[in-house]
Amino acid sequence: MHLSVSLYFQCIFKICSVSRERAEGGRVIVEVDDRVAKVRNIKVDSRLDSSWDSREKTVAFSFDYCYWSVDPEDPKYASQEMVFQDLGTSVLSGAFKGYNICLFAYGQTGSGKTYTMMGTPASIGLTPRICEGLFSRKDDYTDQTASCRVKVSFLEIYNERVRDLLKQSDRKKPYTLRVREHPETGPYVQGLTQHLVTDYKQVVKLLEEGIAKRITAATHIHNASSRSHAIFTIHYTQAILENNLPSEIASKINLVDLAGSERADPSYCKDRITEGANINKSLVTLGIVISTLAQNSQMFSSCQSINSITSEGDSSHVGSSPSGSSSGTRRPAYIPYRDSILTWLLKDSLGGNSKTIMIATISPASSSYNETMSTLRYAANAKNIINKPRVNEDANVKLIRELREEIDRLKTMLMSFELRNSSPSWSDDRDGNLTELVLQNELKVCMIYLMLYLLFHRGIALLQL
Ligand SMILES: Nc1ncnc2c1ncn2[C@@H]1O[C@H](COP(=O)(O)OP(=O)(O)OP(=O)(O)O)[C@@H](O)[C@H]1O
Repeated sequence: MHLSVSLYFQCIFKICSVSRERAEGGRVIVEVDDRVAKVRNIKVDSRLDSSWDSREKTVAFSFDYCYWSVDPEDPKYASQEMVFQDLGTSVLSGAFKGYNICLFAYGQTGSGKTYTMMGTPASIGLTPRICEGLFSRKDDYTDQTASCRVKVSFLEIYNERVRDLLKQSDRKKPYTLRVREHPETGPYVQGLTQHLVTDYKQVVKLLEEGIAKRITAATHIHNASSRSHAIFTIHYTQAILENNLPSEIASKINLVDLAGSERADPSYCKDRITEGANINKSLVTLGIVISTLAQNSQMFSSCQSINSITSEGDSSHVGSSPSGSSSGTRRPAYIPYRDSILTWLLKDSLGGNSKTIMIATISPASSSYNETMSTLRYAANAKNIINKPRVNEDANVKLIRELREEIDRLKTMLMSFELRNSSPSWSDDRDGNLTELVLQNELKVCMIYLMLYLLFHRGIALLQL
């Protein structure tokens, strides 16, 4: 089975607790073979001679990682530590380099999303482990750090409204936070509190506070089911010295525990049905956003390969894009981020400046066959997304680099004029102009250096507050 790994959008597959199905005598229909998950198609009866039935008996899906996390006695068992070693450390190294990161868990209700993202007191999950890693930073990630600042926020989206999980809410008006969009930095929640933390214990306290406030309710499948999507955000800023130049790099880490996907059940009370409808609405929108992004990414990569072929001189391939239309006439499809609060807030994480990891959780029991197949198709779609993360570097440092490049360019031009010197009167004029430009740029660089030096020392003082 060919393993396809998408750029900066990793898909992870995790099979979690099976206790309920075991109690009901359910059959296990999923198995993991390295990075491939195989699901037995229960619609094809394996006992009969089904040569007349063309459907596959097993359906295989490949992922970046597959974990079997059902029974701790099993030799294949993937512990929380193992999952952290694979995923958590890559989140940390990305954050230390200044990338935005998003890690989100998607799956059927009761399939282990909260267990994976938050964990239990006896077996802590990815979110607290990642926070611990930020504070016990090892030198092997990078050795240029001067100082860093960590701020966290924690929100939930319940019935399409945003609530701050780290703020005492007014009981009469608890869901009043609005989502807005900044033209450069993207969507944000107006009025969401950010908490400066200086050690791991402070993060754990805030995490516990937020988790306790999150809305849960009993469903048929899970008696403490999360009824909201929770987003824990870490703003990690580092003041660094890059080539003796003071700079700042900032990373935003979104750790998302989604509410469980579940089929509507008319026997639930009105509140539960409304919740379910809103959960499904945002998960359906997420699915549409993911598949549109995947389509656009595929179109982009096929256009790129066409361009590279044509630039190599093989014009016979022009216009041979998958749909048969010319690459020049195809436009990326519209992505309906704003159709749900969840997709709007995760806009950059899903299709922009972010390294994103989706963890798809399932139960391996036959009773969950439909939900399992739907989760796997969802994740298989997400695998085709190509994001474009970039290091969030300081704008002043970028400006200095550009000015330096400009100075080098002008100096080279100056030298070539001096060498040629064919028409003295004309070249003297140009020479004078170029020398003036070089001097002006050098002066600008000196001033920015001075400004940065002052800012940096003020910044360090602020970071240490
Ligand atoms: N790998 C695992 N090992 C041990 N216990 C697990 C594992 N996965 C899940 N559980 C347990 O199963 C129960 C359901 O898991 P969890 O709350 O994580 O599900 P969920 O997907 O977040 O559900 P929902 O969407 O309804 O909130 C919890 O009691 C959890 O501790």
